[in-house]
Amino acid sequence: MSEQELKALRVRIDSLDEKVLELISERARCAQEVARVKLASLAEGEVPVFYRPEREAQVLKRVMERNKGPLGNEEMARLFREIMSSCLALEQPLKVAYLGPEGTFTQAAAMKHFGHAVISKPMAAIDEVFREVAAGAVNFGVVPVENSTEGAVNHTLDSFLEHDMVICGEVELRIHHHLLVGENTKTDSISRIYSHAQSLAQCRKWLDAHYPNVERVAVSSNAEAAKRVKGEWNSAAIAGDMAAGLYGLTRLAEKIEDRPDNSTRFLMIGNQEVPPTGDDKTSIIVSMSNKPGALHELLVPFHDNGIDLTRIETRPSRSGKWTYVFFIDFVGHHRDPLVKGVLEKISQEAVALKVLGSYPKAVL
Ligand SMILES: C=C(O[C@@H]1C=C(C(=O)O)C=C[C@H]1O)C(=O)O
Repeated sequence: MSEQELKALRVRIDSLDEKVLELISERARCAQEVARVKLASLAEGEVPVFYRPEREAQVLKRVMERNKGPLGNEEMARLFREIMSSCLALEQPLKVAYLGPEGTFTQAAAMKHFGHAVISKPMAAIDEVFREVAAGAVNFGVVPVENSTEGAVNHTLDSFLEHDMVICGEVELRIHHHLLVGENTKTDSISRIYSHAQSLAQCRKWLDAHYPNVERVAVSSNAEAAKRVKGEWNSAAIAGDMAAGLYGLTRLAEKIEDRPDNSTRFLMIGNQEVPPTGDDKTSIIVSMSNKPGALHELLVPFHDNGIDLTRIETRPSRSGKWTYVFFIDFVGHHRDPLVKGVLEKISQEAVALKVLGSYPKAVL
């Protein structure tokens, strides 16, 4: 390509950037107008709701449907995710608590869902994320709920039994683990590998094959593992890209998770009910009396109405020995007439039924 051609293309890019800049600014001014209208239409004593997850899901879906390339749908939606995040911050900067410290996959999930224009607050434990939301110190919390290799995150499920929370969104993240070492690590004398218990389990086969005799130490998070390794010469950590970058560690081995499709699903928790988008999921907790056929009775109404269950998990109820609660996710919104009917039917048979929330299916 000649210098001349290159120059002409750059002139074209500069002029396109000016248009993109003006259009983004116009969009941001529109969002400010939306905020003005929302405030003006408030009833006496009503609190304004600036963040609308159902609307954001629709915006992203539209972008993906209309995208003609060459950028892929996910890439284009990611760019619009950030534009929306900045526009919303003009209306109201969202405060989001997540399972920290900085550099965890939960932080990556929070950024994927809310974009980077939020004020994020790392918490030391899942239960603290719940408490921070309950106390009103933040607008939303982000917690892991299940992993495709290792199953349920029990701390999260148990926290739902203790706190009244509304689930207002979900996000899925592909989880790649690396074996990370610090500047001072003697790589031939590693005697300890730190990581979160879930991550150690997700890399069990790889560890058995490569470091069979090295001690595996479970710590509170992958980022915490990375932080410890920085100051030690005989240890390594299993963590992801964010933690590696944050703590300046290098990758001794990449993508060491046993399953290449290893993914984690995260939930956004808050106090805000989300209206239907037409493509939603609902999460409920149900406890049934301890009698034969109870689980069958619980599942029949879903089957009879053709409602798709996406997950069912059992946990001890914590209110009696050998009594259980079921965590169920299914497709649909609790305001859909069909779903309403199913929930009514279940509540007639159940000891207790709690709708944790209906929320748009993950778009990204
Ligand atoms: C602009 C609005 O407020 C927020 C910002 C949005 C955006 O930038 O597109 C979408 C939904 C809201 O979270 C709105 O409610 O439409």
